[in-house]
Amino acid sequence: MTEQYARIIIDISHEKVDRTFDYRIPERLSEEVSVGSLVLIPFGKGNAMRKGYVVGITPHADYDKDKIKEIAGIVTDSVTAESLLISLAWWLKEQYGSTMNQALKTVLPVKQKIKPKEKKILRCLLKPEELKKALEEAERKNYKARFRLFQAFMESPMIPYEIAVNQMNLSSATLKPVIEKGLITLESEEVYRNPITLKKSHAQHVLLNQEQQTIVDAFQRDYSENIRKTYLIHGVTGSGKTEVYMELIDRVIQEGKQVIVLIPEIALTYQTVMRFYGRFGSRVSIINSRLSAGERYDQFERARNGDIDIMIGPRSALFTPFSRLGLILIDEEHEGAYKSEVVPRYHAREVAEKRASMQNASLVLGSATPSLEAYTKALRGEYSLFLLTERAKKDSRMANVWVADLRQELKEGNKTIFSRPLKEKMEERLAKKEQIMLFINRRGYANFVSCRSCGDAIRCPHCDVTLTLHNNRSLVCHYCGHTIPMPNECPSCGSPYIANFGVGTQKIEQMTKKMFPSARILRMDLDTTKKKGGHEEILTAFSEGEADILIGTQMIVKGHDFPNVTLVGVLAADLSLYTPDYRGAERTFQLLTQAAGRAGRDEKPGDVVIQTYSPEHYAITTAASQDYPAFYEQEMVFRRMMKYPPANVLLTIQFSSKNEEALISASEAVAAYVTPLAEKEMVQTIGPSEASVYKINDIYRKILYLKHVNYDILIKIRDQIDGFSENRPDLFDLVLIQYDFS
Ligand SMILES: Nc1ncnc2c1ncn2[C@@H]1O[C@H](COP(=O)(O)OP(=O)(O)OP(=O)(O)O)[C@@H](O)[C@H]1O
Ligand SMILES: [Zn+2]
Ligand SMILES: [Zn+2]
Repeated sequence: MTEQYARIIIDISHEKVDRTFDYRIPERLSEEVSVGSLVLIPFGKGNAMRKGYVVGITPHADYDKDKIKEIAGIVTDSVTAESLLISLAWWLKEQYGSTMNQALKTVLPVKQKIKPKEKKILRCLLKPEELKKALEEAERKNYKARFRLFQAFMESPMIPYEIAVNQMNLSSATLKPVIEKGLITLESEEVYRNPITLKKSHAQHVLLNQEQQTIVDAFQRDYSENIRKTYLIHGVTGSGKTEVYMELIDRVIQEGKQVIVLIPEIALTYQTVMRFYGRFGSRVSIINSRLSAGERYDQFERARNGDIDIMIGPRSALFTPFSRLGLILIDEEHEGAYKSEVVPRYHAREVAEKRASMQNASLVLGSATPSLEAYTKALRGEYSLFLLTERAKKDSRMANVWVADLRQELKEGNKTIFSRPLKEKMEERLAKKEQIMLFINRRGYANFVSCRSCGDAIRCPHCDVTLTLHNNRSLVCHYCGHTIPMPNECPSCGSPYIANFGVGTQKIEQMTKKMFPSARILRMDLDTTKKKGGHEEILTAFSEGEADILIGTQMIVKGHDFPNVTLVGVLAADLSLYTPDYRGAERTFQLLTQAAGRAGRDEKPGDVVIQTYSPEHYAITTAASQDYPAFYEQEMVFRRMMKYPPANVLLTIQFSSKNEEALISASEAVAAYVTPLAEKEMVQTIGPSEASVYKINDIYRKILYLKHVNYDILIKIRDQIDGFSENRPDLFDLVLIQYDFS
């Protein structure tokens, strides 16, 4: 039998946490020692026994085989959630480039000495028919808040107090009389934690349709045969993905296993949360960014103690300390928010794959617009692909999509932001008292220049991304640094109508008021949602029919179900098309598809009008025909040609410093150092060039890109750069280097 060695980190309070030590695995332990094991090892000169975490197993030790020591024993019950997470941290460090401390902070919630807040829940004491009566009465008397409360109880017999107050905007003035009348009770956490005292949920179960059932059956078959893999559910908007998730979860928790459900923060609305509560009761916990570190810690404690089986939350829920993990689900798998913006810059999808494999769990990804990464893997057979092609709700159909050419509108003298088809349809809806959503897909920063006559945006000839306007004078490429002066007329058609593009939601609100003076308008953007609960307040008001038109950024397109919305207008689809990075078309397709998914979700048929200066762009045409495979084909041609992900792996190396000179010399030194290595490995290098925002808070930033098909080669080069920079403090003392793989 070949020898096996374990890579071990000595307990994590030790300062040498950034390196591993190799130990031989004695034959008697060969079955038991695995990644994530907590073991006892002789350490140091005196060979004192220390605890260590196994983070890897290898047939080749990095140490003289004759001198290598042996693992002495295994700590009983050693594969705990904690030791697994520590191994996962090591993987994060190696994979994404960070210190072990940064990685540990990511996976282990910081213990804080905060007195845990008392958790309370509201419980409905009414029988279903009484509840229905109460709901009708609240409606008749126009008690809006009370109506909302009872409506929520229709879905779940209990509601966490925090959700009632912060997400449903119920005040104690509303709750107190209802409690005093004995219709509901307010209970403390002890009760909340005890599942036995809870009434069985009276949420209705839907009967799955054929397509949904096929997925559930296939998953069940695999699961019972102990086959664990990754599934991608490509389901159109409203196709009932959430219902499928709940069936899968049910199956897995019945085996005594635990489940992590990732949902982007923005889609983690109380409707979504209540659907899960309604079905699984108090075995569910939820974390979100509004929780304090202490509260988050508490929720993770409940998970560790086995008080819950299901954790729902954004990216960070991935590190829930479940030791019996059976399934990870990632909804809206394509969402940008799954990528961490702080070191280690991990992607939740990749970490989920790793964690699932460590704990023999399955992974399910779902989206109406899968990321190119996931879809590529599905086509290669690495993931199992399932389709949901139709809306699940009876009598609900996909919306009709119209494309309005803004160039033509301008030519024919229409200088407003509303194309004639959109205006016409809006008037129609307002007359019929149906609701409208106007959507502006502005992504914070999009300082590109385009032509209002022909629609062309000015692009870099080398990188095929839009150039960014600097000081109103020059146009710069943030991949390669290519710079041209700001032209006076359109390079394609000569029109003088060129300008940087970007209208705020506030401006749009004013223009909408002017055009439709009698319409009631709500606006949802960063400004209007800043205060706690602002988000839910606006959505609730809109769903209760307090406005005819909701104007907003991408916030409004996420997973909301408004049955009375029959028209969605996308005001300028080009805004996301021409962001200065290679994902512009993908993001546009996603946003348009999601926006279209908001219209006509009930029986009333829906229309979508997409206004654009580039009606022939494939991201627009394929979104209009709701043809994801066609979009994928065309976008992949571009990615392959330009060697962008997922055709290649892109390593972004960011240098930052307060000292501009130090920054320039360090980034150039790395570029010079890398060039021969890159040539040898056929790695393409680009830059260093200035970051899209060169200076933030007095810190300058430069970027160097490396592209190659093989991740491991780029990791090797990154490690060499790390070695190089460590040996040159003269160059790198004032400069921080960070890595980002995509
Ligand atoms: N089999 C079914 N029969 C009847 N209604 C269903 C069925 N499955 C789902 N629905 C209903 O259809 C609507 C959409 O379902 P769900 O929210 O699960 O879809 P989704 O794919 O997650 O939607 P999206 O991603 O667009 O938000 C919900 O109101 C849900 O209750
Ligand atoms: Zn032009
Ligand atoms: Zn360029």
